[in-house]
Amino acid sequence: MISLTNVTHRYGRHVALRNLTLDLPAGVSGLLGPNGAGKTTLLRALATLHQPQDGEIRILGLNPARAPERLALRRVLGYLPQDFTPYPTFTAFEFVEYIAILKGMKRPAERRTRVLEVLAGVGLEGVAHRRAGGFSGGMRRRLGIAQAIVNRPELLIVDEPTAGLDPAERVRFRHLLASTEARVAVISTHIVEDVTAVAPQVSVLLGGELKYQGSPQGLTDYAQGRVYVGSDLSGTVVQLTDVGPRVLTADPLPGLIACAPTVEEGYLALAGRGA
Ligand SMILES: Nc1ncnc2c1ncn2[C@@H]1O[C@H](COP(=O)(O)OP(=O)(O)OP(=O)(O)O)[C@@H](O)[C@H]1O
Repeated sequence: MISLTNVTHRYGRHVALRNLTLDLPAGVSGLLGPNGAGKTTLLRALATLHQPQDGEIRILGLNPARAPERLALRRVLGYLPQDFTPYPTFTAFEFVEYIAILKGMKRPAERRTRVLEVLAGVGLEGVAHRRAGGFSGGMRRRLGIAQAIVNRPELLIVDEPTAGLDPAERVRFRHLLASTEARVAVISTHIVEDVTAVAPQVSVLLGGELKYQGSPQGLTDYAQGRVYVGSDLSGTVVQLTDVGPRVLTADPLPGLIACAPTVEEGYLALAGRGA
């Protein structure tokens, strides 16, 4: 569905994506990585907003480097940027309808029904006619999700969709994503739990390079034999438990009984925070 071959993206001298080769299958894929790993740079390339200097990208069989194919991709794209800000004087309804019009949804009655449907899907039906300028950060984020899915996109790219959402809204978002009609969806996040809940496939970027691709569960291997409970252990405390701190250590500690790692601990071990 999406394939990248030797993709390199630079900002001046800074290399944000380095020789990245990656295939993403149909369905939902998660993208994890610490700050500055290159996630937004990759998603912006997939959303056809910029062209990497080297390498090739194919999305749904189309090449975003060619203008007509880029246009064809934009017609089927739903995109939530990391820094999404709606026009403050537009109501939630007006803003999502405006995006729907830009996406070519021509029939007014059908379009309005769909706008109300997506606003209800993100829990904003009660404030549909309030100006977005007065929305909280979480409400703005939900409005961003609504505008990304209003056109039933075949290609859905969402950058940190759950940033600032409360736990109930995060769960609602997972249900929404699980029911997406998109042929391919890519979601970037820092919240490992969000990815494991919605994405059968996850990729981890570090310093612009692909460090892992596979199931979320497969990430646990990186922390295998490195998670213990005990206050006298040196390492990263990942959780406080009734019987002492749960610690991710740099190396296995022979003689001690290790705990089964979580996906988050696997990710932390891979990202180097456990060392
Ligand atoms: N417009 C830009 N000009 C110069 N450098 C940039 C620009 N955008 C991003 N970078 C740099 O490229 C690297 C990758 O940034 P990017 O925003 O893609 O990372 P990210 O994984 O999305 O990070 P975060 O999780 O903090 O959003 C970082 O080192 C960043 O400082």
